[in-house]
Amino acid sequence: MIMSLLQSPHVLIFPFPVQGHINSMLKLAELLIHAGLQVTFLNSDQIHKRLLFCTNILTYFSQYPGFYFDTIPDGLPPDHPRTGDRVSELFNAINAVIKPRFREKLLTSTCQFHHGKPPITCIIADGIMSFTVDVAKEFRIPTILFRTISASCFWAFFCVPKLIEDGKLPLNGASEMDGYLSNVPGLESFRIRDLPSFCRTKNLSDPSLQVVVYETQRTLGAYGLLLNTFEDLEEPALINIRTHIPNLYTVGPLHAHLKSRLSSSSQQQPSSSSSLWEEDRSCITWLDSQPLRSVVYVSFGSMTVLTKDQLIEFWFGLVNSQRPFLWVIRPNSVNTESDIPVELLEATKKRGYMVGWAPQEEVLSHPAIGGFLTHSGWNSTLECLYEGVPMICWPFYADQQVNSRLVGEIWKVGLDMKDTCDRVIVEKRIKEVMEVRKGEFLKSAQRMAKLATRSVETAGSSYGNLDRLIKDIKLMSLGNNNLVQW
Ligand SMILES: O=c1ccn([C@@H]2O[C@H](COP(=O)(O)OP(=O)(O)O[C@H]3O[C@H](CO)[C@@H](O)[C@H](O)[C@H]3O)[C@@H](O)[C@H]2O)c(=O)[nH]1
Ligand SMILES: C[C@H]1CC[C@@H]2C(C(=O)O)=CO[C@@H](O)[C@@H]21
Repeated sequence: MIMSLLQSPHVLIFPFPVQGHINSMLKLAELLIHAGLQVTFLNSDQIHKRLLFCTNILTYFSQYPGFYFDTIPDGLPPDHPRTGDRVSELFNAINAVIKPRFREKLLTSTCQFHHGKPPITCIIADGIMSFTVDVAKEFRIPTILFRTISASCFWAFFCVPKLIEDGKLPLNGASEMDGYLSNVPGLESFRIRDLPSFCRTKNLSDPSLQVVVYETQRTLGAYGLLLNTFEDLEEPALINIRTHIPNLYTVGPLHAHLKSRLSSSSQQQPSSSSSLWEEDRSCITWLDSQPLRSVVYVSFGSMTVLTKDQLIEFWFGLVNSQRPFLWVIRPNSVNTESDIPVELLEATKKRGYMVGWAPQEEVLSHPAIGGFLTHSGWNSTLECLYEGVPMICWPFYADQQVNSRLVGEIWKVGLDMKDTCDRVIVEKRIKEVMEVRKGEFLKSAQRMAKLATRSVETAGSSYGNLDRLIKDIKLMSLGNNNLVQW
């Protein structure tokens, strides 16, 4: 009643423009619109074009009055690969182009009913773009930062200044990689090797390290922090983060949370895909013909680039393991042309299936899947965990080195194969997960899956935290920003 006399809550959601960030932030957007808030989802031009080409996103979201897409240039040429090895170019473009454009955008979006939309009352921006907090403050709009990585990786970034102070970083030589971080609360079971890849530098002025550490510290200036995780999953990191950032919303796994809320409402339609590549659904038909829990699913996400040697080592390892496999090889994800040995091609015809991009959530929930050889991106980790499927982890970069340690050492739902993809080791690890230690991994994976499911059900922690987030956003629109200190 009071609300209708004042401003109706309208949230601007602004993801960093890459697949792994779009996916979780769009799930969050749908959860908020489903709860009756208005939402504008701000994409880069390039991402938006690709979504329009590969998905039915516009038709799907047209069911929600009050949901809007908006776009902004990211400053890179359309054919830039935006892969992990060139992420610093994306950081630079964001500073040079997105930041000033974002300010212009807010100038109009805060106006009363610009293009028929109500003014923005809250911003949920990607935690790697903390400039949004400063710009929004000029317009007196509270900003919640959503960091799309694990709480453990966020905490590791937060601890980098302490690691430098303690002389653990910079790394002096390879021999230090296996030293434990026993003095860092919350990271006692981690080695230097398990820190985010950006920490593997001898140069503390390395721009990528500087960006991630700076962005993490800047979270302190936001209204709150949102993480795609759940309380039972990363308790040690969450306890430590809360000592610095008390207003923390853990609302994940978001893909499962959305499923849970949609299925308990009248809406039965599954959510829209947000893939930036066309999903090849023929792999589901192929999976239908495979025995129960027999297939190794292989995907290295949207930003990994393999060398020819790595490709061949993985391929031999898979073929020699004698298991059926479904492998996503993203277009342009191998950085040289490769002559593939005939024996690999022959074996793949018999036991393998390859696609350029798969409907991954559906693949992971398929009964034929027995294990996931993954790069340990955070979305892939959560999606797999939720399905109770054991993992073999080969982290490529960024937060993935942390996530694979969680899988192998903390949750014990698979094996961490970081820093090697030698064919003999790949074969051995696959056999361990799919055969030798299958029962053990399956048991712990299914236990974690239950916890994940519980967290997004009515009485679960993530469910409760999302309700609190929605309540806080509604209070903001009443101009009550001081209710939570900001
Ligand atoms: O064939 C495929 C392969 C992947 N996916 C989806 O694409 C997403 C991939 O995300 P993620 O597993 O997180 O990996 P990246 O694409 O590499 O994501 C980036 O963003 C993540 C969130 O910040 C980080 O954890 C990663 O390290 C970073 O590389 C997931 O939702 C998958 O379901 C598909 O739909 N089809
Ligand atoms: C593009 C990558 C560099 C930093 C981002 C990130 C983060 O720390 O938020 C983790 O992995 C990648 O998704 C992002």
